[in-house]
Amino acid sequence: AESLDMKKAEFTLDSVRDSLIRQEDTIVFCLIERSKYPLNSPAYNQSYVSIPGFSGSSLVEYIVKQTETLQATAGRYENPEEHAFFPDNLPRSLVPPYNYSQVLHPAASSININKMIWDMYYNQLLPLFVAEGDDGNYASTASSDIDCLQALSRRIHYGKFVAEVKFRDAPHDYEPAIRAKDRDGLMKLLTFEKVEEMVRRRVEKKAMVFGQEVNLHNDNSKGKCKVDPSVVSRLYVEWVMPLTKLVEVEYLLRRLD
Ligand SMILES: C=C(O[C@@H]1C=C(C(=O)O)C=C[C@H]1O)C(=O)O
Repeated sequence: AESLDMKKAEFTLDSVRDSLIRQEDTIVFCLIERSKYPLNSPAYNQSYVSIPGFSGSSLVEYIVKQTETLQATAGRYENPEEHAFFPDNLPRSLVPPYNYSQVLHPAASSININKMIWDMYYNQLLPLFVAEGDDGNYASTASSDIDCLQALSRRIHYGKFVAEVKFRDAPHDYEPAIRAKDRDGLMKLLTFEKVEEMVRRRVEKKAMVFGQEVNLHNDNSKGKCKVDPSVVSRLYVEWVMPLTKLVEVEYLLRRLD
């Protein structure tokens, strides 16, 4: 119980923001890894998969479903920070339970916007940062896609924790807007434009630093980045931050249930 209390004591807006900052590294590295491969469109085509017993629409979907099935048995989705892309009919965890600190309202578990994240990733983001072409690495490409999707999903759904900590810091500000189901009012209360601008500039810089060619001369800056920093900045401004805030609003609307 003591360590649980210690964990709770660390649950502050600063600790939540530190986690988001660390997750930026993960997201940028995942994008860099995915960009090693060209688009490899057969991985996304229904015509390419005719796997016995699988009725889904692509090799990527096949690999994601199989991966989630395996990870569900290993307990991954017992963690309130994790969300499956295909949560229906997942097998139960086969490992001993871990006592995750229950900081969220129970209604949190009903929020899963992975469908939106999936569509955004394939339809909007992917074409912006991978080269056209086909090199046959379909399974590796699909594995890289899952890594990106899981990192983005974890970051965006972390909005639940952000919202909880903001609510606890100012319940009297949030309660009237929650009772009135005032989405715009909640959005205004939880938005910090200065923080968002810092996030945008930082992820752009991380893409520049992590994606540079490393050599033993001093001309690192000349090389081209593995992932265009402006694409990472755009990813955050157009999708990651708005979707995180959508999760925040959805969570707050249920916070007094
Ligand atoms: C996550 C937060 O809430 C909002 C969402 C942000 C984001 O997704 O990065 C940044 C600032 C806020 O507008 C926060 O305040 O840190």
